[in-house]
Amino acid sequence: MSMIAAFYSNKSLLITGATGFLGKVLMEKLFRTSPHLKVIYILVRPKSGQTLQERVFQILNSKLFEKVKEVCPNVHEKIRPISADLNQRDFAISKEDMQELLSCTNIIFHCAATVRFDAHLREAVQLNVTATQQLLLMASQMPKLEAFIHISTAFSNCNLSRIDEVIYPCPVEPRKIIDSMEWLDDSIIDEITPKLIGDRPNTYTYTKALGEIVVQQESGNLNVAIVRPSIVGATWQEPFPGWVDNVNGPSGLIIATGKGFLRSIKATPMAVADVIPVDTVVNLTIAVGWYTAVHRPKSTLIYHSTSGNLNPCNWHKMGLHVLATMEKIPFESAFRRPNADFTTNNFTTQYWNAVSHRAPAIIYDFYLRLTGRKPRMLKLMNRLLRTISMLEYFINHSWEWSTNNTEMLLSELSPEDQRVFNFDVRQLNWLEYIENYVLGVKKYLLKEDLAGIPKAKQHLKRLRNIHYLFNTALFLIIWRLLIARSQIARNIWFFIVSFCYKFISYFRASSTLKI
Ligand SMILES: CCCCCCCCCCCCCCCCCCCCCCCC(=O)SCCNC(=O)CCNC(=O)[C@H](O)C(C)(C)COP(=O)(O)OP(=O)(O)OC[C@H]1O[C@@H](n2cnc3c(N)ncnc32)[C@H](O)[C@@H]1OP(=O)(O)O
Ligand SMILES: NC(=O)C1=CN([C@@H]2O[C@H](COP(=O)(O)OP(=O)(O)OC[C@H]3O[C@@H](n4cnc5c(N)ncnc54)[C@H](OP(=O)(O)O)[C@@H]3O)[C@@H](O)[C@H]2O)C=CC1
Repeated sequence: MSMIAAFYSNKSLLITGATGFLGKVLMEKLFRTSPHLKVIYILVRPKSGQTLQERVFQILNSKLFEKVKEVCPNVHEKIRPISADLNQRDFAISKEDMQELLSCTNIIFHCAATVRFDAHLREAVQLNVTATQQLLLMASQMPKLEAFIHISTAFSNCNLSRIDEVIYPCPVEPRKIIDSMEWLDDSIIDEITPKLIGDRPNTYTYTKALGEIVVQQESGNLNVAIVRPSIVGATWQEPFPGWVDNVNGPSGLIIATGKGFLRSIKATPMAVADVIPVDTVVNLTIAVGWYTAVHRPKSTLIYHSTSGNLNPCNWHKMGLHVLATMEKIPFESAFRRPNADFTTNNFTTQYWNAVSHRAPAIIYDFYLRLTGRKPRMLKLMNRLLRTISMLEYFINHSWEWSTNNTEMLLSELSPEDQRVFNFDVRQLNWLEYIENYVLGVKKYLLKEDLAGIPKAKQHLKRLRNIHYLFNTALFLIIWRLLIARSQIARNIWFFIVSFCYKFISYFRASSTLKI
């Protein structure tokens, strides 16, 4: 029997960000392995015209939860959505709900965050720092609370190249930042943002670092731990391989590559691609919840959920695996054939952006105009290139993360827990993982049917022929223009033609002799 699963039985858990990518997989695993847990409170905001109940219904009826419903048929009774907005004072939670949360919660998993790289500093501070501070305040009023687990990111200190499982200070105290956001207006915040984030690439990583300091400073007597995942990817094993439901991180790039929009990217091929499967992060998080509650470590422990130092894979290898899979399992209606060229400097990047991305988009838009349709490809391409430019930082740097606490925790687990809550990334086979990832993107994100693969292959063949035809035509046109204007080109042309003529005549003559 799994000790960890038994620990969660009869417990009341509170999860923020449960409707997000990581939160859903966390809930799924908790229900599947501990069907006797009492309740999971989730803080949810009504969104896109959906009520809380409709949002929960949608999650429970998704493919991700199919196995849970077999093990825990009354799962819908065990999820208690609480209307909350983490951007509001007291999270805009009703008095009755707050009372219930304060008196019943045993474990908190704080996953909610804004993960946008372009978030305005005020918005990022509000959700990633102030809301964390408020949640800790709430937690301090919970008499039954056993552990508070905060999800951060391995990139919160991406300004360093070697990162240990410790909290690093920031020049300006988080409390001062929180205060200043109350009275500074947007234009001043815009001006000071570059100075505050310093050598970090965006407000996201900066505010996640501040959030960690808040956890350390304001946790009082609580049992607190921080999990720091790197680039979270599709599921590796559970509940089934390849599940993913948003375009963040690698998933969007896989789509852009498979559909033939993105054919080259500025990347350091030998840099480590620190992708970590979402189920590995979730297994570690659940184990951390158990360990923190039961062993009550004296200080706040940080756990890195990364792959680079135990089972490294670089971008070059990842790109090859992705392309090889796309040969076997192509995406439907691709714009161009998938390709993955890595450029290493700004000049070649700009060149390929013009030749390989914008020029085909302009030609396609011209074709759309000719056929009476609205041009849209260049606009789409420009948006994609803007997105890529924001991700580039992470594909052009390498980091070394120590994983002592994560390895220590693995060694503390019973063999059964190591199996049920496997977070040993050394067992990951990258080729197999990426194959399932690409397949998962096709099935769960693009909602493409596997029956369409032969047609997709046919379409790629057609694109290849168009490519060859286009290149040949372009070559002939350029050559014709050159011949018309340059004596040297004419001389070369006559030399080639007479050479070919002599070559053919020689073979004709020698074959006649043999007869
Ligand atoms: C040719 C070379 C091919 C390369 C090799 C082959 C493939 C290799 C596969 C593996 C590649 C893996 C690359 C990984 C790159 C590493 C990046 C991630 C680094 C994360 C580090 C930190 C981790 C964390 O802690 S946080 C979680 C990660 N957070 C995010 O990823 C959020 C990033 N996104 C944003 O902040 C926004 O989306 C933004 C600002 C980029 C764009 O915002 P905007 O308001 O303009 O619009 P959106 O509506 O959000 O999206 C616009 C448009 O872009 C598409 N899109 C969004 N995200 C991605 C993406 N990651 N890749 C590609 N496309 C993306 C989105 O679908 C929209 O498309 P439309 O058609 O315009 O609707
Ligand atoms: N994905 C990744 O690559 C990585 C993620 N992480 C960390 O993991 C955690 C989860 O990330 P991930 O699941 O990918 O992110 P998602 O963007 O998928 O999920 C974010 C969650 O936060 C919720 N949320 C956002 N704003 C509010 C608000 N004002 N009130 C209530 N809830 C809100 C969202 O709710 P709603 O559905 O209503 O929008 C959603 O449930 C984050 O802390 C992130 O920093 C760390 C490293 C990498």
